[in-house]
Amino acid sequence: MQAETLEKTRGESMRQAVGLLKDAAGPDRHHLGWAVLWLALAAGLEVLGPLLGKRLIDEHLLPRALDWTSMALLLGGLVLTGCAASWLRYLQLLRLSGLAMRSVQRLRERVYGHVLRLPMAFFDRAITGQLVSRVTNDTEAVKGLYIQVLFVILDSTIVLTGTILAMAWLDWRLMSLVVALMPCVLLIVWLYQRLSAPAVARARQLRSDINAQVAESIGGMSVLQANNAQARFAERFSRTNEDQYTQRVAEIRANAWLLRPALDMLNVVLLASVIYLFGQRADGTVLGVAEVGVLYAFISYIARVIEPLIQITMQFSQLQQSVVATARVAGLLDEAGAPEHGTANPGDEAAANEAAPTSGTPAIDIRHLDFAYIGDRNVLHDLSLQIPHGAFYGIVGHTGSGKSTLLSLLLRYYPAPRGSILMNGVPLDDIGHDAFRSRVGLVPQDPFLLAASARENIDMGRNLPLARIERAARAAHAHDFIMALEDGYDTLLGEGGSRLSSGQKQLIAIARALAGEPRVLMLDEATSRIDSATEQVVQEALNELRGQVTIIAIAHRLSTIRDADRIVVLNHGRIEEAGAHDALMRIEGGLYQRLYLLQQLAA
Ligand SMILES: Nc1ncnc2c1ncn2[C@@H]1O[C@H](COP(=O)(O)OP(=O)(O)OP(=O)(O)O)[C@@H](O)[C@H]1O
Repeated sequence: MQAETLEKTRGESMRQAVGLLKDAAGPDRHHLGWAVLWLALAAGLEVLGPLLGKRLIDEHLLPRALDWTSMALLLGGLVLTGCAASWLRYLQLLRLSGLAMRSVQRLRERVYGHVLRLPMAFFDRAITGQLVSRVTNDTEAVKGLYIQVLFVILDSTIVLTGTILAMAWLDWRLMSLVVALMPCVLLIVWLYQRLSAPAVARARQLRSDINAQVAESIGGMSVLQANNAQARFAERFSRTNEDQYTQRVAEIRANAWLLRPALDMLNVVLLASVIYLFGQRADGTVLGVAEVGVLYAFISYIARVIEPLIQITMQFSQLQQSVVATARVAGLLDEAGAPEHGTANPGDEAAANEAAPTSGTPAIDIRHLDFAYIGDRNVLHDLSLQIPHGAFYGIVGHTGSGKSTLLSLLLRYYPAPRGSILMNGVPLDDIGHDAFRSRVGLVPQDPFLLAASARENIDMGRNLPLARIERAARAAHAHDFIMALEDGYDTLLGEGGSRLSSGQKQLIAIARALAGEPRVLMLDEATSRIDSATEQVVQEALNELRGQVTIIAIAHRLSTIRDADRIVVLNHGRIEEAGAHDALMRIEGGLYQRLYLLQQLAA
């Protein structure tokens, strides 16, 4: 039963891989036909060569029938078939490589594009290293499927069949001897794979461990150095590295001790057997009159039998690995993308203006919102809240009270129950993607800066005019420090904005959000990493936006939202208190009062 399931999975993977290959080949598919044709012709010519040699020896050299014209023709034919076969192989490789590379390029773009559209819930369980590997290494496996696997198998099969047919035509008894010894080649290669497979698999695993360790230590370098953990990390790395070396050596040993010597030995046995039988035949005792040309042709053919057999057998394990990698890519492509929004009536006039402010309706209307990440374990319970246009709302609460979850739902990172959140009276689900993203801006806790210029970091690929970028930077109080940089807006900020202070990074992130001219601005603990002076700058920036932009700010530092029109206090996913700072401070023993006093004490 289990084996049956396994077979089904393998069959399924194979179907997925072939489907993906066909899609990836796309408009270049006709090159595949040409490549197969060149390949078949080249293999045919390679089989023809020894036959011409045989005629030259048997009909001219041995009987000393020196007919120079036909000898020159045969010799020329021999050289020409060799050259033509090489030329055709070159053409075939060129077409095939081009096709394979373009397929990888197309597939990689498709996979990356798909990853960009996946819902945030997917990234909760995704492992970054694995995802990177899907987009880079696994897509590369498609190339392997074309070049290393499918064509090597096809090539070897054509050469092998042609060679056996030619041998049968020349002398079926000698051919039978060669064919009888062929299973030995399969046995040797099979044994080699059995012996080397564990080492190959382990070496692969260790290589990805090495990648993961390097990525982890570079990502956490500051923590690593602060804890003086360099020696421990170096030691762990060298252990993994040493293990990988040992496994690679085991694999090479299996090749050097078993595969090559055994195959060479078999080659010698085959040659000796053919020569022995041939010798008998030369005596006239077994096979009658000898033809030295047949011996020449057979010796040429023996190499052409063994090599394709090795290739075919070896490629099968490669095929399996490539199919598995391709199936992993297909699996990723099967992940459902983020839900389409607002596509019900694409031509609808209202859809174009969806979420545009209308007097009377709140900017954000949350109605009896319940939400659970997993099953029925709600993290938000019956939350109702109306936020008017242009208001500044603060959201506070203990760790784990549900602040970020609420923000994620408002940002549509996770789907809220239909109708539980409305923006300007329109359910969130009905607002088209572009309209929604252009109306909502986010300043995250981690500003996430690109290794690019200040301008590019604010623009974020939207091709905004410089005037708008500058306006946003001024509104975010970032303009002055940007201008003080050596190249102003064109100054490169370094990886992750390493040239800027935490506060400056945060101001760039605010400028980025404002450059989109949002109607709703959400801040997710945007002041948690900055000093009080920068916090004041942020506060000033927010105050200047009041009335024009609806602001929803999550803040652990209560001073950031002290001046908010209304502060919503969450407790275990419920609204515990709501009101302006002064009103909340008047609630004796209230949650906000306690939080605020605690922070005052700590300051
Ligand atoms: N992606 C997720 N998958 C499952 N559970 C989650 C996920 N994110 C948050 N939770 C759970 O939801 C609850 C609310 O978490 P949330 O991050 O919204 O709290 P928070 O108030 O923003 O906390 P903090 O102030 O520490 O950021 C927590 O119990 C948390 O464990």
